[in-house]
Amino acid sequence: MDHTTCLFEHLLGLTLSTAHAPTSSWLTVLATSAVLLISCWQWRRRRYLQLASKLPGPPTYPIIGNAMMFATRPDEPLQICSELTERYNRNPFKIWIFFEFSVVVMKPDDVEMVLGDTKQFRKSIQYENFRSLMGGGIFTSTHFGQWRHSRKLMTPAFHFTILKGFLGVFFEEASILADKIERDYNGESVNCLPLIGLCTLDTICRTAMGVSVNAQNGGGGDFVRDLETVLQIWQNRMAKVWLSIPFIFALTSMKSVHDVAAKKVLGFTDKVIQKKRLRLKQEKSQTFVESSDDVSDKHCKMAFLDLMLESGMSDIQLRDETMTIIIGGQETTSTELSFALLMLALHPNVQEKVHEELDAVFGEDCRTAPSLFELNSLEYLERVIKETMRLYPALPAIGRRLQENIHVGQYEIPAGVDVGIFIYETHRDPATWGLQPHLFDPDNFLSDKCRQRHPYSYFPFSAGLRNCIGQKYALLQMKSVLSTLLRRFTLSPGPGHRCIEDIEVVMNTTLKSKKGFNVVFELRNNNSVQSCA
Ligand code: HEM
Repeated sequence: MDHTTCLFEHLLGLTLSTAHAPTSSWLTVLATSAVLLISCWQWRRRRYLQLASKLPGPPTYPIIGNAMMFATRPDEPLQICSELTERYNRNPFKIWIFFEFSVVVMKPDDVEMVLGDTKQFRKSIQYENFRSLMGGGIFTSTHFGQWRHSRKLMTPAFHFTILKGFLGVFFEEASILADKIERDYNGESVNCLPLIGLCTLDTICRTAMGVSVNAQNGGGGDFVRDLETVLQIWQNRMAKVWLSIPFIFALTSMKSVHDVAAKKVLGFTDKVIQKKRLRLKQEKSQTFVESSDDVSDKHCKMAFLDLMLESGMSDIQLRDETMTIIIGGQETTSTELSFALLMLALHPNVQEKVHEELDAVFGEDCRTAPSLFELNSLEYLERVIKETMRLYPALPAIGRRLQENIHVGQYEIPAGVDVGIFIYETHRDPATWGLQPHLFDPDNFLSDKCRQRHPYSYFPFSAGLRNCIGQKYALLQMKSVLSTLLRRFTLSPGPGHRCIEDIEVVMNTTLKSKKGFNVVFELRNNNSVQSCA
């Protein structure tokens, strides 16, 4: 008997037994009505249930489906899905949460059926959490026309000519990070994620809003703290599936903490937008006088917000898109940078090649900002970054709510179902990446090898219509930060990891290493900042 039928009969059984209770007749009426209602509902969903019954999936409990599996291991949704991937031999499988099922796919052909289909534009229910800060911005948007309009307005802001103007900011912030490591941690082990997180936060605030929150030097105050609070609560809601139900979340104390923090973060962004609008107006009427209250970053005159300000977007749209860029561009890059440093620390032969490449491009100079040409010439470093994103994609899974039925392999999945695209496992498929797909090998990204692969076998920035708008930005920033650090330091692994097999991953807003990112930084050839000035 399939699990759907089990669920159905359990529901009926439960209600019927109540109906048999020797109580007054209104109870019988109530029970009979409930049976009828459930029967009608199940009858109307019969096609949905029939298609579900054909898909493999773990055994379910009545009513709650597979929710217990996630509730008992709240820190391990990724591990659970990886175990199921292996159990079902990389074929699509279903997961029941209460009365709805989702399907997880990871084979390149199956991924293509979803991401390659422009009709499957809508994101899955989990993205609703993000609306408290991103509103209807392009990451969360569910309305095709609105999304296309905003994406069209925003795309020119991510052109290379604009990104080139950010190189100075990328380098300045990376240098602050390198100075701090040299001053406070030279020769010591440090968990580099928090340090890098502040660096990417400063960078994204400067390039998105043109405002320096100065988090690396202890600035940013409420904005940084409140943003952190909201992200932490989002993470909690994602890990504990029941908290993603608004009614249940509203019963917890987390809801009010979340709402207060989110309101303050949005208030900060609103203020920046108002000041920028005023400044623009004054500049146009030539009445602008610089004041101490001026929010603009002197070194980043053309932030994304400045570019979007004249696009005709309303203040709410501007706020949604600015927050979308900040959230989309901060955690993701800090996660990938931290994994890249850990990979380099664990693979001295790879690190040596990176050093050779940097020395060939920059010589002994470690104080000058790299040009776009120099960053583009760092081909080996780029392969290191790509390989890091293969093994540790910052967003290990993404989701779509199907707008039309699709076929994946021998299965039909009905419209309305959420499909999880399990990037993490696509990137570790032995059919694509060989018998030891968990090993770190930047040569996986030699151009000959890339050409031979399925186009949907590697997509850390997603693929298709709703791919990452910030991917060029991210690659440039990551190259800038890694080259700045590696021009100055040699890395070795800190406590917790002696080899790649020691790394255990966990979902915490983005993918993270369970034991942290402990790395020992040592100045190269005993160079001090003074000697390489
Ligand atoms: C290594 C860093 C990054 C990774 C791994 C990454 C990954 C992704 C992925 C997988 C998606 C698709 C999400 C989905 O389909 O649900 C996405 C979308 C997006 N990303 Fe990134 N991202 C990175 C950096 C950035 C940066 C730096 C920015 C902005 C400056 C950014 C802005 C966005 C936006 C706005 C979207 C939504 C696009 C749309 O739906 O039209 N990302 N990113």
